[in-house]
Amino acid sequence: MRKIIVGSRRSQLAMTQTKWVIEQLKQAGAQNEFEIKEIVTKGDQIVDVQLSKVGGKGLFVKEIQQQMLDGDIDFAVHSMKDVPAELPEELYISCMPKRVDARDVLICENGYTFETLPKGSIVGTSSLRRGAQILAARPDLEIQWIRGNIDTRLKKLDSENYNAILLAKAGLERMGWTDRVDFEALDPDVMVPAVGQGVLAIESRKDDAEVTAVLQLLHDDVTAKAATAERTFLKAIEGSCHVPVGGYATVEGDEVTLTGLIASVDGKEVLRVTKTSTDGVALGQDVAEDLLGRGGREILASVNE
Ligand SMILES: NCc1[nH]cc(CCC(=O)O)c1CC(=O)O
Repeated sequence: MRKIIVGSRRSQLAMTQTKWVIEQLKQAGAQNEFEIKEIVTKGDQIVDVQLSKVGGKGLFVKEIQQQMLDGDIDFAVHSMKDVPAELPEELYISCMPKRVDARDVLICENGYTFETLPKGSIVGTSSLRRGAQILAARPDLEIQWIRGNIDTRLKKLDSENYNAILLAKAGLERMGWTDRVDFEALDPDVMVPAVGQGVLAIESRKDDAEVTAVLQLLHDDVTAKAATAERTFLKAIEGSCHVPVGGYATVEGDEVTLTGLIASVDGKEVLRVTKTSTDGVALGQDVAEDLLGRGGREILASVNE
């Protein structure tokens, strides 16, 4: 039985996710031996700069993809949110396990909530999407950039002058920290999640039939349907992390409902569209075109200047 080499970033979240996937594969009946190979990516080495200014999402993924192309690793577990729209020709997302909660959470000091946070409170986030939507709902708050992994951000809430921070619930859940902090999950109507948030994307080589078969044990079609609609939307608006963009799809029966959002960085302009279709790809394109036609193109152009 072949030993499968799994590439993982060294961050606590990445390692936890990778170990979780291996455990789930074993429980689902995979007989293979698995070995984790740690990879330090450029994105992990940069800690003090706003991520969107230094190359964005691709930073976490490129070196891992190269090792996969070279045959040094067989698959890798990514947060779907960090996976760029285009993958190398030889690779694909062969497995998406069942999605966890896609919502963003607000963690406030002193028992405050999103409603009761005093005027002028400082909210830490490194996401333009989160910042814009917070300002749209609460223009009296102040956004300050915060970087570092989840643990670092939680510590900064205590040690620095942030009054609240925003995180993905999925990250907290996967780390097993939902009991450690008081958080408030924000309704997707108030805070449209990032495309792919809460979804794990397992990437592998297209020509590796054995690994593909093993990974199928963990694949969830409903998750894939939602993620496909969201990612089609993102690709169609050519969204990057330089612009506040959100996309969130839910699936009921064979119908997918997708909400897309484009906003200005200051939250003064927020465009949001929700549509339903049985064809997730057509839906992603439709929502994107609709938003672009209704002023989204102008917002993107002004943000990209
Ligand atoms: N931006 C970093 C990142 N990438 C994936 C997650 C965890 C959530 C997920 O899997 O979608 C996080 C942390 C966060 O945004 O709070």
